[in-house]
Amino acid sequence: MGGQMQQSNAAATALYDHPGGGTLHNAGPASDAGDAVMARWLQSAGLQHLASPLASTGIDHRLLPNLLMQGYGAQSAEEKQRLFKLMRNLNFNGESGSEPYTPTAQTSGVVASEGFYSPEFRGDFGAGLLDLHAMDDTELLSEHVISEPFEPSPFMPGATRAFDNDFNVMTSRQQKGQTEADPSVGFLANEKENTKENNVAKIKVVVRKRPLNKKELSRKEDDIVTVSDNAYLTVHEPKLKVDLTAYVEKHEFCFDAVLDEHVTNDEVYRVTVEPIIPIIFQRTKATCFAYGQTGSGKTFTMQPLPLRAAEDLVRLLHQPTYRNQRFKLWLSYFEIYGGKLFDLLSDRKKLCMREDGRQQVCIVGLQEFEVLDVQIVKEYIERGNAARSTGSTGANEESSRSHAILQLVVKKHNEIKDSKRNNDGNEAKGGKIVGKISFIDLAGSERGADTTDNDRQTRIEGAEINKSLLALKECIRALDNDQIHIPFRGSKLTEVLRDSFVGNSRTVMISCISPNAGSCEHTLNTLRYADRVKSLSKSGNAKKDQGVSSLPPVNKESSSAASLPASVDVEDVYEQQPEVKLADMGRRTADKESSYNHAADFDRQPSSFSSNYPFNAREESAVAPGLIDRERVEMKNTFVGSTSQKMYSSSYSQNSVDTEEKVQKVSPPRRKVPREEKSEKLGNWLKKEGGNTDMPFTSSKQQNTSNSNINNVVSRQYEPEPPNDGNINAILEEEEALIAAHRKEIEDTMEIVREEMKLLAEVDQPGSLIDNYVTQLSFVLSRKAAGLVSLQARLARFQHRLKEQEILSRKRVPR
Ligand SMILES: Nc1ncnc2c1ncn2[C@@H]1O[C@H](COP(=O)(O)OP(=O)(O)OP(=O)(O)O)[C@@H](O)[C@H]1O
Repeated sequence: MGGQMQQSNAAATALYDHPGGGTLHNAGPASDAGDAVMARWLQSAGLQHLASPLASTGIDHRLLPNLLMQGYGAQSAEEKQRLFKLMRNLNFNGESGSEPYTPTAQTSGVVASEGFYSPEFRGDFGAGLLDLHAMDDTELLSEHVISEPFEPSPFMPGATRAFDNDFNVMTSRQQKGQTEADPSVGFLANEKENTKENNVAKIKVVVRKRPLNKKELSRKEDDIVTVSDNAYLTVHEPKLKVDLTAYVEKHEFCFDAVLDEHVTNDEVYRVTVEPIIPIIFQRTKATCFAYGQTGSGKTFTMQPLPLRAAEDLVRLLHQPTYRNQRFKLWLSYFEIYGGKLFDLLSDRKKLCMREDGRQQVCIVGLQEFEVLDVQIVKEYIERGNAARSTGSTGANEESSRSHAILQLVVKKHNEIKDSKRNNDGNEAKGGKIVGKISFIDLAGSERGADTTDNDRQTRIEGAEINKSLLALKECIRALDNDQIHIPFRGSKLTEVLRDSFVGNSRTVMISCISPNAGSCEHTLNTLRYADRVKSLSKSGNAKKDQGVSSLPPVNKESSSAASLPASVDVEDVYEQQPEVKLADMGRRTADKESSYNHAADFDRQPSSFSSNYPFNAREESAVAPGLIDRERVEMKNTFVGSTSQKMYSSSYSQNSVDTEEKVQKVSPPRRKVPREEKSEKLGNWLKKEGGNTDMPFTSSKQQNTSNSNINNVVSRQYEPEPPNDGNINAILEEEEALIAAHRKEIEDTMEIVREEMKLLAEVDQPGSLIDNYVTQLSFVLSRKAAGLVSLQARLARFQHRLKEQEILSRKRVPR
């Protein structure tokens, strides 16, 4: 400390000698008062040892930056951070009420015009320390920060701009490289970076329309979905009046982004996940999920996303700031099937979910793999996909029956604590979670209602899926309303995602829709669900109020995950899960799994897809002759940056005069539905088996959403709960209990058998007492019988419950 004081005095001396030759401030009452305030500020920042010399020289806070000069004042990294934090408060937040600071000749070497601090300082502290407002003093990372020669900082204006609008579409990934190399960094850019986090919408709802597939084309099905301005979507629902007159009902929707059939998976990534990647390093827990009916393209959409995300995360991890802080990326992949968790990367091992004392969800036994290179991620995703529960549906030969969750977690590892090697030579588990992103490929949304032709097992599956989708929506609702209580216990899915719903979270929902007329009802249900989720989003409302598409033109400065976020701080949470180094294991499986079915999806390019899904340019109409005199209209697709041909029937509005008048101008989700009508609809829905997985009611949201909160409240009254939710819950619980009881029974039986063997051994001994033997055997057998009877009773009860459930299901579904 003595040495430090000496240096502080040196700083004071330096500061005292103003370039102009005099002191900066006259000593006097005012300056005394200022000194006292200054001293208090420094004291509050734990820098009182810097205060005394300053006070004696009548220095004011404007010269604080000088203390950052090498050799003066604050010496340790921690001190510099504290000082910086203080200065930021004083100079940038206007708390001091002082005039803006004008660099003097003396300080000009230190204060960059934009950046404020020297490269040397930036090199020391890098990205991790910039958002000091967001950090407690206890989170300062001084000990771990290794001083390095100045590295070109990633906080260049270009990189910052990339996030001004998180829907920006990056046209060239090379741009990232260019921006990364740009050393013309401004420290103030970090201010933008800090606010950038808030620019990424908390909830984003994106719709993706897939092209017509071969089957639909061969059936000459119509494409009834048109997309415009990358944000608007119209479903042209073919309908028949009672007098069999055909007409088309138009349903219009507006979302944060609508991606048509020409949009590639790459572009999907840029619109949805890429903007979130940098803020993963800012304690963000992000969730990206796909929703939609079976065969609508959820898996196709979701599968490439983790790979791309891993690519960007790994690239960021290689930035010196994170490398120096021992940040690592971990991957896990599991599924929720029938309310149970299975590890997709560990032979479908059944997993348990527990909460630790800090209410952190911990999936016991889940294997995590360190991601050292991106190629291995692909292999693991393929391996996990192959292990997923799938089955065949009418719409999709390989339909997902489970929710698959792939998590990429950035952890900060402490060298001493976490680098112990375990027996396998793998790095031991541990590390503080910095942020994570979960990718969820949900089971087909219509499964809850898809019960007519299915057995009980499928119905239970469907109801479970139904329940989790509703629970998910509830959590998103609560999340967006900043509610303290998030109903994550509503389902296993939301329970697992619990930590994605608290704190700094981001949610992206990609609603996948099929364009064919036959899927119209499901498509509308999916869009209504998405509409409901969107209406929960404050940002969504704000966007809608502006009434313009949120998508910028394609050539706008692209969004880039290349820039590093401003702040890095870590949660004080340790996960204690087994982790295996990916490099050690991943390669071994690569060859074996190269033939997995989903592998092709990764590399499928839109061009190859187009050949599978030729453009539907048919002239005939399935609705009514002459009704759909389809014209292929050139529509400018600003999103993909080219003019793309789309199946859009201008004749819907122009050529079908006799039918047009019958078309509802306002789609159900957008009109105000009278209370009675809603009740009626709800009643009708409840009569159906399981309703529909999608929001089965007509949204009460109006075009003008300024009072959307009120609407939310109103519509919530009518929001149906899954009708057989309680039953399903109870059945799942009883099932668990039965299996547990059976296990216990086996253990007890084995114990009893051991006792019987002992009895036999004793009775065989010469001179043994037969009375003893008889009494004890009688006792043991009674226990054995009681155990069996109890298990049988439980089994009978469960069988009864299953029967009941089946009867109920049959009643609900008129066959
Ligand atoms: N946008 C798209 N471009 C090209 N092909 C697509 C697109 N969307 C879906 N497909 C193809 O459609 C088929 C069904 O897609 P996918 O398996 O992703 O549906 P899903 O919604 O995951 O279904 P399920 O819920 O039954 O699992 C796949 O063969 C897939 O390759």
